[in-house]
Amino acid sequence: MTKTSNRPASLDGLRLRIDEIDAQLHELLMERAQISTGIAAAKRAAGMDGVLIRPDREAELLRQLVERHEGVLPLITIEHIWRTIITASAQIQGGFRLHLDGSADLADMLDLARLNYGFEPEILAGNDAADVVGAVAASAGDLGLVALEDRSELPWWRGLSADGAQIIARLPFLILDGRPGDMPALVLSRALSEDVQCDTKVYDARWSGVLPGDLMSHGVEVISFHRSASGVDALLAVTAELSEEEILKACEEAGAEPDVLRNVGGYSAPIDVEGDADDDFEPAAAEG
Ligand SMILES: O=C(O)C(=O)C[C@]1(C(=O)O)C=C[C@@H](O)C=C1
Repeated sequence: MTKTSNRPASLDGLRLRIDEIDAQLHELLMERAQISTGIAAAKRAAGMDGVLIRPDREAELLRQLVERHEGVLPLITIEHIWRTIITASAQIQGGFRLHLDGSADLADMLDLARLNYGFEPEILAGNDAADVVGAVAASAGDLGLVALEDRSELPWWRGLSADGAQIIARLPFLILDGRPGDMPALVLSRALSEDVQCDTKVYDARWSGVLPGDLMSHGVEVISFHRSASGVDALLAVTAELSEEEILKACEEAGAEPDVLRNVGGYSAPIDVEGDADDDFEPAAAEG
């Protein structure tokens, strides 16, 4: 080792290197945006219209980033930068507006919206989740953000349908301790223009009686539920590999017998980056 090699790099030298890197990043971002116009043209040539986003592709891009990531830059920064880049690409392809669930905490909702979709999309506030479902269903290609509460005051998901609004993503996508923008939420849109490969399907399920405590151990996650005099409305998340028949069987084994089981969308399962997420949902405790 020479004497000079221990000296810290000069400030001027480091700033020159940052200038070079910024120029490369800028060039590449402009090139990426240009490619988005080609993607839009290819989609239109293939007859695709309406909702042009591909949540499964977005999930795959983020998964690759998580796998490659190392060093001092916080992963949340990478997630935010790429979500903003992807949204910019979607805006170039035709764009969308964001309808927010006004019944949720506004600051949390805005954090989630801006972290995942940047500042480009126009934001519109609905009164509640049902309003968001209606606004998305009536739009050409807008997205809706609905807060996901264990116990919901309204079974808003009854309004989801194959020809209206459906669930296309679950947020936050990266599960990280102490992350900002961590309010659990679902993303809604009209039917996507391409078949997406989601690993998790979501169902509107209804039955009379109570909510059994151990659906999770039968492979059925209750992501939200509503109790009424006539029984339980539940929003269930299940691996896409299970058929409806198998889901009904799993529910039955846990002590629930749905008389309604309707697919209302799906999503790519969030990535538990630190691998210690507590996903043991305990509805019995939540029933109070
Ligand atoms: O791959 C696509 O279909 C794109 O539109 C590109 C892109 C991206 O910027 O990477 C943008 C929006 C989609 O939701 C997914 C990915």
